Amino acid sequence: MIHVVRNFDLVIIGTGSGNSILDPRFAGWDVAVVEKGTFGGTCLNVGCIPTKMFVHTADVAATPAGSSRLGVDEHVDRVRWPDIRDRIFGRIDPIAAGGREYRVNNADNKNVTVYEGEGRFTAPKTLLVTLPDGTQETVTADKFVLAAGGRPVIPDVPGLADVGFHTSDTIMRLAELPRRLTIMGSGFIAAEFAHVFSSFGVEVTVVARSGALLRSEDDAVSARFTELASAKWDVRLDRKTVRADRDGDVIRVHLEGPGGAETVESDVLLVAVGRTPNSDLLDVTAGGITTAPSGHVLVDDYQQTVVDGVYALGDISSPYELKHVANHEARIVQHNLLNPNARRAADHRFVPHAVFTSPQIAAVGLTERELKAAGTRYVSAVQDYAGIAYGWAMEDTTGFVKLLADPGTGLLLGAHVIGPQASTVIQPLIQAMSFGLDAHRMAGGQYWIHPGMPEVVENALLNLTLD
Ligand SMILES: Cc1cc2nc3c(=O)[nH]c(=O)nc-3n(C[C@H](O)[C@H](O)[C@H](O)COP(=O)(O)OP(=O)(O)OC[C@H]3O[C@@H](n4cnc5c(N)ncnc54)[C@H](O)[C@@H]3O)c2cc1C
Ligand SMILES: NC(=O)c1ccc[n+]([C@@H]2O[C@H](COP(=O)([O-])OP(=O)(O)OC[C@H]3O[C@@H](n4cnc5c(N)ncnc54)[C@H](O)[C@@H]3O)[C@@H](O)[C@H]2O)c1
Repeated sequence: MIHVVRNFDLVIIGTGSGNSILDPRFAGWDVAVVEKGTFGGTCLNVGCIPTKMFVHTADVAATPAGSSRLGVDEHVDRVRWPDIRDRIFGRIDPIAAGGREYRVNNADNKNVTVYEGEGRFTAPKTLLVTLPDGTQETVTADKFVLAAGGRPVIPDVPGLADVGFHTSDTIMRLAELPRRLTIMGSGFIAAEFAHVFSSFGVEVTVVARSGALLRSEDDAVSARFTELASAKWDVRLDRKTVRADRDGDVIRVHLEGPGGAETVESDVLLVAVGRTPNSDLLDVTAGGITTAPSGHVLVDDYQQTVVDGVYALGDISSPYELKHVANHEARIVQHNLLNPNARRAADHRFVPHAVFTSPQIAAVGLTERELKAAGTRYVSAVQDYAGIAYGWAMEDTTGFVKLLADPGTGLLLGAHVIGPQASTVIQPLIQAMSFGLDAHRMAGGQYWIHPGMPEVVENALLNLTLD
């Protein structure tokens, strides 16, 4: 059989943020897009978007549990899991299918060839694509974009492979709601799915390797979240998972912890212990591309790898593993492909994140732990939601905003929020950091709507004692 080799101007691997690069300015380019999975990638199909649609639904389901302290007694009659699931994927799946249809068949994309298969480098700028029917073609190009993302890490626990566990890729499509769910892991995904499933009435056990949940947050936030989570879920800290097995419908996870050996039984097991970049499966080394020990493809300020003309973006190269970072990097790569003589650098100065659990968490900049380790001079201030009028309205007793600032300039070094709508409340602080607005000018130089939730930010800024 003849092995087809075809040369393009540009090859893009991955249709998450990579798919957003092509626009009418590339009409004169001969482009190949290679995608082995569902069009749209992680965020659309199995990440940000469906999880947040579940989280909002969970917030609604959890509301009655907190409303009686306001004098309103209400209860949840029923959680219709199939309807919840089908509403969400009934909306998402057609978007993914539409994205594919547009690239494959729309006249706008007559210069684009879509390879629905798995790519693997065999030499620099040479990609072998294996199609679902087993046939293989080689594509070459002067310019490549690696946007192949990452995948869940599966820890090496004896028996795990045989018990039938889920990852974030599969758990949202469960046929029915389990009675009991064990989550291995204590990061973003564990925190978000624990909230989703517990709000739907599932008994949730969280197994954490370390002594706190969301350990990479500022210590004050991680400690508060761990305390609140432990009151709602069965949280097992400092536990090593030594073995997993199945007894009929029951999955048993065997742990070792401070109290010795113990076993957790449940109907469904979710493994959420981090993600790893797909650089290995893409065999980027054969393409002459270098990686960090974490597996992330190494890029320069312009998102270019060590191979001239080969760019990378998003989870395959970014340790942030966040969609807004992947999108920013895609815009940078797009610009640099179109303007090779006036390239732009990516801006990773103030990358925020939010964890859509309950309560919500959001942060930007450095933690107090990082400032101490770096020996940076700083001041800090905390404002509880309980101390502002909207906090009284919500009867919130646990949320706060913590700010870290340079006492000399008043510039913010870090902002950490745990509480209602943290992902929204933090945005003016991200803006201040990005545009170099100091704390006192920010607090005093504008009106703050009274009695709005952002007053918690205004007061935190005013609480900072600057030189
Ligand atoms: C459960 C979950 C929730 C999340 N929630 C949020 C959130 O709320 N906010 C946020 O900012 N981020 C969130 N993220 C992270 C976010 O989804 C990612 O950072 C983002 O999707 C990365 O985009 P990407 O384009 O780099 O990769 P992806 O979107 O993963 O795209 C990579 C594509 O490449 C394809 N591919 C891989 N290897 C090959 C190959 N060899 N050949 C051909 N194709 C290949 C894959 O099939 C995939 O379609 C979440 C992630 C998860 C898992
Ligand atoms: N809201 C968001 O932006 C959002 C939501 C979900 C996921 N994400 C992205 O996806 C990435 C992956 O999420 P994640 O939650 O899988 O990873 P994570 O890196 O956030 O957390 C993984 C946690 O699992 C723990 N762990 C590792 N091995 C373990 C083991 N054997 N047993 C128990 N615990 C173990 C780690 O100590 C760590 O705390 C995140 O880092 C984030 O960038 C973002």
